[in-house]
Amino acid sequence: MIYTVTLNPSIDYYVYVDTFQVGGLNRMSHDIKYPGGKGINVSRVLSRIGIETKALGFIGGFTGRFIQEVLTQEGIATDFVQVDGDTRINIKLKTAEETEINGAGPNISASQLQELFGKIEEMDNSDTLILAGSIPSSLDDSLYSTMMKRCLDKGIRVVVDTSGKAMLELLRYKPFLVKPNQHELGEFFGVAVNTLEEVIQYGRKLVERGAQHCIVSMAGDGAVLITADEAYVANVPQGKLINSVGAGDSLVAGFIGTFVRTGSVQQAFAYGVATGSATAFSTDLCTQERIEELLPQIKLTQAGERTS
Ligand SMILES: Nc1ncnc2c1ncn2[C@@H]1O[C@H](COP(=O)(O)OP(=O)(O)OP(=O)(O)O)[C@@H](O)[C@H]1O
Ligand SMILES: O=P(O)(O)OC[C@@]1(O)O[C@H](CO)[C@@H](O)[C@@H]1O
Repeated sequence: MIYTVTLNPSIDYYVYVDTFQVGGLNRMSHDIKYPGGKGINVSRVLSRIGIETKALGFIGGFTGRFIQEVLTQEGIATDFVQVDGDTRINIKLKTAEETEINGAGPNISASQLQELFGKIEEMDNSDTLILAGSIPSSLDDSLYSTMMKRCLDKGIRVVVDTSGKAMLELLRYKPFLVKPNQHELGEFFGVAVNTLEEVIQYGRKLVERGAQHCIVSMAGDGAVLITADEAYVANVPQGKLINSVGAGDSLVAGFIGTFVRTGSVQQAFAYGVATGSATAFSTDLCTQERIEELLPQIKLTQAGERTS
């Protein structure tokens, strides 16, 4: 089973305003609400490509009920821990540019956290656990480390997608996959990563520190896969960018879902990139049909041999 953990889910509230004026009264042309949070997005895409998944994490209040309701309608298994406050609402403001305002999220108590740990205790080495998204401020920054240590001991395959310097600390627990975008990769090391050579150079550092696979996503410029022995660069297909929110999560879902199905890292990478782009070219997350339409356009190129 592929489990996702979303510590701080959200309703993603898409607000479309034709001409946005700061300080003025703006009227929406239309609005849409989707269940959000990185792990939940991964589960929604896994389910769309026919891979069994269960979404874990914390939800609460009327917003939490909305998320539960949509996931149930979509046939996605869930086992959320209920919290007292309302799950956050993240605003995705669509004007000429895309602006995001993410909420802080409700408090999580020690006993609610223990309840989540109890669910991880029931997993075994046939399972994959995807830890994706920010850690809410009421929880310790080292929470993913604690979870990953337990997973390493139990032989659970872990994928981790989070930002911030704490990420480097997680690598010692040998995650199966890490997926920073180009900007986040630079942030880990306090540098700007601009060129493909720099992406490969810094991506390799994540692998040297313990990641088994590292995918660096570069939005419309494609993605790079780095393993201990190889590096591959993928292009992106032709299409019109509609919504980049969740594109990275879709890449993760496409990669891990295909790896579990085929055992091929290269096939998984190509499918992952097609999945990310299929979401970037859609209003909501992608469909399997759209992914498979785009897949033939993805070409992998092996990057140069290691020089050091
Ligand atoms: N403009 C685009 N055109 C084509 N494909 C895109 C575009 N933007 C994103 N993608 C696809 O989605 C993948 C992930 O995108 P990106 O690098 O923006 O991830 P991210 O920053 O983690 O996204 P998010 O946090 O919004 O989910 C890319 O590797 C690519 O396959
Ligand atoms: O605040 P976090 O946890 O870093 O990110 C949350 C979020 O922006 O990420 C997803 C897209 O990747 C959205 O569904 C959601 O609103």
